[in-house]
Amino acid sequence: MNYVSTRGDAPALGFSDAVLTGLARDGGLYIPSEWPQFSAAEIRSMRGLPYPDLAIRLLTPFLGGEIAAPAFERIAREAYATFRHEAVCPVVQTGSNIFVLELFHGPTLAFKDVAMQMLARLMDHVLAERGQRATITAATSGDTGGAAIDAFAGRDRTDMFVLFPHGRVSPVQQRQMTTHTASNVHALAVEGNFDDCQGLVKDMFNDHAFRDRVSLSGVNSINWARIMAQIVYYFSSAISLGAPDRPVSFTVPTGNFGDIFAGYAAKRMGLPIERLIIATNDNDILARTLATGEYRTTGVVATTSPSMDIQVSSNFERLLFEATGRDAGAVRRYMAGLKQSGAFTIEAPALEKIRAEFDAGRASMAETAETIRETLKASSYLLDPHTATAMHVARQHAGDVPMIVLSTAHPAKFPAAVEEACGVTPGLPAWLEGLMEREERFTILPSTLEMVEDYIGRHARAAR
Ligand SMILES: Cc1ncc(COP(=O)(O)O)c(C=O)c1O
Ligand SMILES: N[C@@H](CCOP(=O)(O)O)C(=O)O
Repeated sequence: MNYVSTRGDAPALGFSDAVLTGLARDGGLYIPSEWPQFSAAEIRSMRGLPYPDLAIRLLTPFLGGEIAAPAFERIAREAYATFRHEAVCPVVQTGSNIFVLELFHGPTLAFKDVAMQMLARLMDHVLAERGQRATITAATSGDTGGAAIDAFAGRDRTDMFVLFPHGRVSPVQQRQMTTHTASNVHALAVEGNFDDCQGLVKDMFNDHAFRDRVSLSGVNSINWARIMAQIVYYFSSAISLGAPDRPVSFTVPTGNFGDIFAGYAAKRMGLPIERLIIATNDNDILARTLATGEYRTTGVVATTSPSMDIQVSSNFERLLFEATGRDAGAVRRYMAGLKQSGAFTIEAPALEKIRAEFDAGRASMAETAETIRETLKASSYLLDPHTATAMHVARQHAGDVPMIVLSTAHPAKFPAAVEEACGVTPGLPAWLEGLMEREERFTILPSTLEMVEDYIGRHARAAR
């Protein structure tokens, strides 16, 4: 198993190099050269497996033999032992044929923990085997940063630099990033929005001299291992509802397109998924793209689901690669258009392929609040605002096939928005008690590559 760049101008890599490399040197994203296949009989035989065992079974083909089986088994078991629910990612029914896949039982209460706890251990393992260090960056609209800091804090081989948009994350999200005491983590409040932070991370990767000097790596969903780990819960939830003998659909609250791309990958691997439904908030670039074929960025607007306040949706590039029949030239043209004019138009055959798998819908802030209120009243179930955007969209697509809504965050991460919607203030779980009183430690930086590289260059232990 090799990994190829969506832009076709970077060398194909094995699994360990792809994980350490993050963004390909040509600016593209790594994707497996082929999709591992699981037959219906094989999927049936996965029923009843504990979550770590399912992860081991599904993900081993992606490793290309590079991580020894006992090491990967240890990594998977340790990663999911950090979750506070025995099932790791349980499924709860909240309506007629509507189910919620709870992805928020990890240490930082967001779905990012599912992949990040595995990725940190994988990276540590590879770096230790090679006797290397790495400088890790992450851009965050709120959740990736906290999950990355929790997973990497105190790890000796890595320094972690998280770029978050100053004043645009929830107070709980901010404190999860700024109150850690480990000396290898750095929270950087960038004067800009999430797209600016993600742009800075990509610019650092594209500055090859800097990238090599600090041994740069990234743990956003540009990193293949993030997507890979997220594939598992599509299988676990679908199997729990009868797959492969009963197909299911998924609605996914979407920003950077990583989570739903993992669903697409699960389908390519043999999981019978009827529809994949993209749910957006007012930052609805993906819903507009599916409707018109034109991917056009507009300004980011702040919403009550801040983690989805994204316009440049990084992983859409992986889908374009797939939909064009893996035509790296076409992807390069689209991405050049995006860079030059903030827009590109998807050609008809590729658009048709995308529409054959995906639907999309949007929830305004008022619709999101109404969904929180109404779900609490009808089902005694409290949604966070991100999950509520997806629930709103899911209901418009509900039918005979079970609909699984991905619940990407615990409501306690967004208490103000939840309280305003329904009058209930969700409290933090016991292990996060006192979070809001802890001392904060972060550095405010302007949104310039020069200043961010200067800061990282001075603080990264891997810098040469
Ligand atoms: C709570 C929450 N929901 C949904 C999303 C969107 O996920 P993705 O960026 O993988 O599309 C994010 C951020 O990524 C998030 O933090
Ligand atoms: N919503 C994310 C944005 C970054 O997404 P990623 O999946 O590419 O890391 C966040 O909460 O930071």
